[in-house]
Amino acid sequence: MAESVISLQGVELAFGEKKVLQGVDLEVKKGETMAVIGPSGTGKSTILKVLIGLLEPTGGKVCIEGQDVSHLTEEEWNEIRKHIGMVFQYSALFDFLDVGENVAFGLRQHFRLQEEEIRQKVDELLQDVGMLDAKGMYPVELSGGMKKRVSLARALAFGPRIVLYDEPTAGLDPIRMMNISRLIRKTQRKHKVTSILVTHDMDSVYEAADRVALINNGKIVAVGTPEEFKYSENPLIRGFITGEEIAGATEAFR
Ligand SMILES: Nc1ncnc2c1ncn2[C@@H]1O[C@H](COP(=O)(O)OP(=O)(O)OP(=O)(O)O)[C@@H](O)[C@H]1O
Repeated sequence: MAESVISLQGVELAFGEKKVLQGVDLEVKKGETMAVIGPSGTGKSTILKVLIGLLEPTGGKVCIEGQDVSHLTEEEWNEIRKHIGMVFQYSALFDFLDVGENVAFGLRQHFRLQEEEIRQKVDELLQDVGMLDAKGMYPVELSGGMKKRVSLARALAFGPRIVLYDEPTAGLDPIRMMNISRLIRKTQRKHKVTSILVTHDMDSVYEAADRVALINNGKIVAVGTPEEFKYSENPLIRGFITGEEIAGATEAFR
């Protein structure tokens, strides 16, 4: 079996009295895209924050590429983060930089490259996400889908081995949603990255994910392939993906 690149074992996280993660177990294999779905407020984004060292677990163990990262210093995290690209829900581009400079930013931070090398690399990344024509535009001039494409190019600029997506299709129309989902799949194949895709969008799960985990009340309650989820009779899974009132599920999701 392929090795786990991301491993969470019994991970707990509390904000004061509020226990958000209550023993999360999740293994993501090398080169795999794992979708994490579940009702709002159940801890999906919190898992991503733990995986980039923005939040420290209050219990359990988190490993990235075999290294225990549960309690690292900021300096140690800075090393780990060099291998992790993050695509945020709200794209988080710098408004004062044009598209090309937004993508170049990460390159300038991580590598000592000649300007010509930066230009070539930026062009290649923008070409990959279909945004080369928009290189000189500013974020304010871009649609939501375009911003997410640029955000992905920027996340890939320093050659991450892991990419974390936090609701990358939120707020887009169905066509743009599908385009971003395809781009996530293309990124996985071309760059051989291991990914976690936090989403509410089942079409994106079917298009881009190899496996999917359902979180509820701070715990992973089911893991399977998108196909298995699609045809599952598990009331928790069906209740979530169809939105139907299914006995046992509605109560559980309350
Ligand atoms: N810094 C914080 N301080 C206190 N509570 C927090 C903090 N960050 C998140 N929470 C709480 O933790 C819970 C989980 O939040 P999280 O953002 O992980 O949920 P989510 O599953 O990603 O939700 P959504 O699907 O709506 O984005 C929520 O109830 C939220 O209010």
